[in-house]
Amino acid sequence: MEKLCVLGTGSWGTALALSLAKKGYEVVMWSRRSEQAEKINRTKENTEYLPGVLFPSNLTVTDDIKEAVEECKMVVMAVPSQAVRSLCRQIKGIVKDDQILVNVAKGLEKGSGKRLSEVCKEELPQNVYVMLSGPSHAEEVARDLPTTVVVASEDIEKAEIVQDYFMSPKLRVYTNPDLIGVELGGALKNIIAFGAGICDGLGFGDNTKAALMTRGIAEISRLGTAMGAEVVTFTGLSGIGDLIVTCTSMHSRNRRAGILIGEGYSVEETLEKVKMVVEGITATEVAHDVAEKIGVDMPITNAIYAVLHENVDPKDAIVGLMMREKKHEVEQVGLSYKKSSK
Ligand SMILES: NC(=O)C1=CN([C@@H]2O[C@H](COP(=O)(O)OP(=O)(O)OC[C@H]3O[C@@H](n4cnc5c(N)ncnc54)[C@H](OP(=O)(O)O)[C@@H]3O)[C@@H](O)[C@H]2O)C=CC1
Ligand SMILES: O=C(CO)COP(=O)(O)O
Repeated sequence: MEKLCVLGTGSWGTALALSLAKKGYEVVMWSRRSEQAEKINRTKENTEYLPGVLFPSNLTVTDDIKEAVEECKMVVMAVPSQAVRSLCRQIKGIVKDDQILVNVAKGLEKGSGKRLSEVCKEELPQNVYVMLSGPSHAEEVARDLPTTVVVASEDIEKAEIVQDYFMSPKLRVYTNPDLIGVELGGALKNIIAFGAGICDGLGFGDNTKAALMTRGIAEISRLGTAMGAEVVTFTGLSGIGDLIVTCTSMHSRNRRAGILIGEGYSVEETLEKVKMVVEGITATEVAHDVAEKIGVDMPITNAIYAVLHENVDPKDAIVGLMMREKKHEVEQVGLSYKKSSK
């Protein structure tokens, strides 16, 4: 039985490890907490992050990262974005050059604004990097509800190897060579989902959410293409697909966090209640700074930034968005229409 490993025992790492184990691989997960590793092995369940799903015998947890990583062709990294660099440093000297790194975290590095592929390349330059993304809540994948994801890499042959590992009748996996687009779609949709939650918490309706999602993908595409992504990627699973699932599902931690903010809870109270990682909060900060630096207009991101960091009331932020200077819906169409009507 071929061995694979998943580093991180949160909800997504657990769901992916379960998927791989159901295909018959020997899967070893790594937990940074020995008491958690012991508890999961004993109870055969991750009660903390994904209760109600029992582990098969070929899925085990260790607190020894070397034991997890050695002899695996594919190393899946399933920790929050801000922990990816430290995890790479932890496996430096353990991971071999021919092991494929698969990152599933959706975010950008705080401070540097770097994509996680850039972070991994800096820390582990010899290893091929693959990003797995798309509309996929752990709670549904763990219960075998039909799901589609996308794996992206500059090395498409390695992406195809990862596709084969994960592909199953319940998890359909596509490949995409546009690594930048797939990474940015996943990181930036969390901001919009957080905003969608705020609108729900304020009691706004479906019209508001549809507006936020549509104008959200417009600004994701604007920043994404300025950062080197292909625009078509944002129409795919890792773009609009993930935006839809995150903005509309109660499984989404970003949306749930936004709802609490809209209801008047502070950021600290919100994080305390949600318990798991809320990537959209950090992503707002990073995207706001990157967009400002490269001169891209991100009105929704800036409005959420103002709520989080400038003490702006969410209701006032919405008024601010609605009352912006009038404009054409599609920038390029607007320009050609103006030219031809002169
Ligand atoms: N949940 C989902 O449905 C999906 C999540 N993702 C993405 O996957 C990433 C991980 O999310 P998810 O599993 O849900 O997060 P969770 O909050 O459920 O779990 C995070 C896991 O990472 C561990 N961890 C946190 N910090 C560190 C660190 N510094 N070093 C080592 N391990 C650490 C945690 O350990 P401990 O318990 O000890 O804190 C925990 O095992 C996120 O970027 C998320 O956006 C992507 C698609 C779906
Ligand atoms: O990325 C996800 C689903 O595709 C998970 O979103 P949340 O982090 O908001 O739960």
